[in-house]
Amino acid sequence: MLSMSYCSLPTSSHLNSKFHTNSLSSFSCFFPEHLLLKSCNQRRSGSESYRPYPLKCRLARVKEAPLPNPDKIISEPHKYFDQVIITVRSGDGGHGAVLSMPIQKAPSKSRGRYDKEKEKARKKSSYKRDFDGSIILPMAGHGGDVIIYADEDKDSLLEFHRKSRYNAKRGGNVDAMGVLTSQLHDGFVSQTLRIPVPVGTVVKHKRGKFLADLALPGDEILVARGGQGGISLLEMPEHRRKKMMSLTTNVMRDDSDKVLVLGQPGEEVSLQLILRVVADVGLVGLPNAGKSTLLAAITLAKPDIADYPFTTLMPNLGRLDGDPSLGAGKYSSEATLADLPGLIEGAHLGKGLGRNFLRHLRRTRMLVHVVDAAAEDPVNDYRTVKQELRMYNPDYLERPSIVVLNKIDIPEAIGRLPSLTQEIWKIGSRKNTSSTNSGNAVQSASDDSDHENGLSLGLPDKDRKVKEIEEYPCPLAVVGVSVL
Ligand SMILES: Nc1nc2c(ncn2[C@@H]2O[C@H](COP(=O)(O)OP(=O)(O)OP(=O)(O)O)[C@@H](O)[C@H]2O)c(=O)[nH]1
Repeated sequence: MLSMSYCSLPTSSHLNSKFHTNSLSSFSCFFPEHLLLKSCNQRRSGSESYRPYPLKCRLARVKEAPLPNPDKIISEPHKYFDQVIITVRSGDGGHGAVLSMPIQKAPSKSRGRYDKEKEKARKKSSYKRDFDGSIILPMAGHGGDVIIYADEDKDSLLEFHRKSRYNAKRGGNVDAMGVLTSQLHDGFVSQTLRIPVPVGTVVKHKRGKFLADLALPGDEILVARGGQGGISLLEMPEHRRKKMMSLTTNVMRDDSDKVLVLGQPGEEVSLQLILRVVADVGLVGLPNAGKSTLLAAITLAKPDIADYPFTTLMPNLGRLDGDPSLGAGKYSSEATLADLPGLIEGAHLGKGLGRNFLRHLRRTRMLVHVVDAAAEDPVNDYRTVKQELRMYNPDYLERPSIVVLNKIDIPEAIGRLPSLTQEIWKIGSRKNTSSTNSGNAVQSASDDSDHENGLSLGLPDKDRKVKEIEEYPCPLAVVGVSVL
């Protein structure tokens, strides 16, 4: 590609710095004279005439962007909706107050003794008192705690990418003008900040310490405790202090006691939220295989469906209510299905959208492989997905599975359905097919990181790959369907 620059009469050094390679040519251009004068900063009077001006420009080869290497594993530039770091801060405690006793007015001479004593008794009793008669001084409010809880209405962590900082409010101060009155109230206790997250969210400290797995609706964890509010103290002249201390313990002895009046600061923590969907069944397959369409057809879920790969960027969940007419034991009446974003070869290494979503299979008890029966090589597609699962976590292949050969309404697919079924049926061992690991599904899947490195080292050749996959249980069923 060739490019030329001539707008601001740059010097040759400027041009050299702008372009990447050696010069090829120079040009003569025509400019109105006043433009030349301006550009050369020479002011001359005279009529506006045109004359040729030799303008040295360089044509240069602009560096072209390197061609993408299809074999290179691309790092994941996405902001995943299922993993996020947030910072939360609980509220500081409010401040108490240093109070002094009200100045006693001199008794008016006109009042009788009875009135004075009555007034004194009223004042004395109007302060809040403890059971032992000591005066209770107002407390400042506690700062707001921060709690993270699992909410069924939430289905992604997307909003935390938009807002990643959450602060609870500070506790209220004791609202006082410095004098003890009967009207004083405690500072308000700040409300707990409750942050809803999808069911299935794992909460960890940013540095890695596991805090909670919010696997059930309503599960919650206190992640930051609000600061304690300060207390109030009575300030007394030294000669009256002793007498007053018999009435209340909250008498300020010296200046260092003022620290007690100040509220405690709240805590600030950085947390990692990781969403692992809670689903009984995971729909897996290559992009565009029809997973979302299948989910939409059998449940009330409304996933995005489009004729291009990676329409699904976030696992979609659907609830299968079952068919009670089939009788107990034949068909579980309740199951949650998760449609995972399409896997591609290299997904376990981070290619496509893969690895981050593979973790969503951790909690599933069964896998449904959705295979596009009209694709060029559906059997190979099925193997590719199995291989990716094996590389990420071989336990996934131990789980019971069903293969759905989709799109059999397409003529090429319906013709080869019997042979495809046979071929897929052959992949996998018949031993222990029914002895499902479903109960171990959650426990057996060790930490994601266990499978990110070691297992993927030294990619096996194709033969070995096939052999290894065949050692795992074969599918419980292979069915041909047309979701449309
Ligand atoms: N002819 C036919 N087309 C289908 C069938 N099922 C799905 N499709 C089409 O296949 C395309 C891809 O379907 P999706 O459900 O988005 O595929 P997906 O596997 O969820 O794709 P990703 O989101 O990339 O993982 C859509 O255009 C669907 O209309 C089917 O049974 N027959």
